[in-house]
Amino acid sequence: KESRAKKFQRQHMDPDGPSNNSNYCNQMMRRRHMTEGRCKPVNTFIHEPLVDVQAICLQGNITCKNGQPNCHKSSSSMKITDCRVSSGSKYPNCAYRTSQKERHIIVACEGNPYVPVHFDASV
Ligand SMILES: Nc1ncnc2c1ncn2[C@@H]1O[C@H](C(=O)NS(=O)(=O)C[C@H]2[C@@H](O)[C@H](n3ccc(=O)[nH]c3=O)O[C@@H]2CO)[C@@H](O)[C@H]1O
Repeated sequence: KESRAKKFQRQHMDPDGPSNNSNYCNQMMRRRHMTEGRCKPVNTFIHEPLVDVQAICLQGNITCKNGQPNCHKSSSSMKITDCRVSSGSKYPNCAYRTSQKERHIIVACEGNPYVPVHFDASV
């Protein structure tokens, strides 16, 4: 069974990216298994070293979208790519818009070791 930490990495980590091509999301959403059963509507990939993303959990606590107090915001902005289903997208041919950004990111952390398990938002 995939751990929540591993699931976060599968869904959100891509240190070697971003490739600035408009097909990045179409490829990566399939490759990371987020187009099975349905097209995941929104997904962000983070183009920073895993250790830097794990270090976000050491930042002060902030409230997550779901009201839990275990979210943390990155102290610096990070290179990310937002993938959002495009209007013409029809399962199983999931089609995405690829947007490269630099944003502070907010993740939820859990467990021992206390590591990212959920992507909450970018600001
Ligand atoms: N505080 C917590 N502490 C611990 N766990 C917590 C906590 N909160 C939720 N989980 C858990 O996480 C799991 C999960 O998949 N949550 S999810 O909201 O659907 C993820 C969103 C995100 O993947 C994506 N998104 C969204 C915006 C964006 O900019 N970029 C972007 O990628 O869209 C998804 C839907 O919004 C679920 O098991 C839930 O129980």
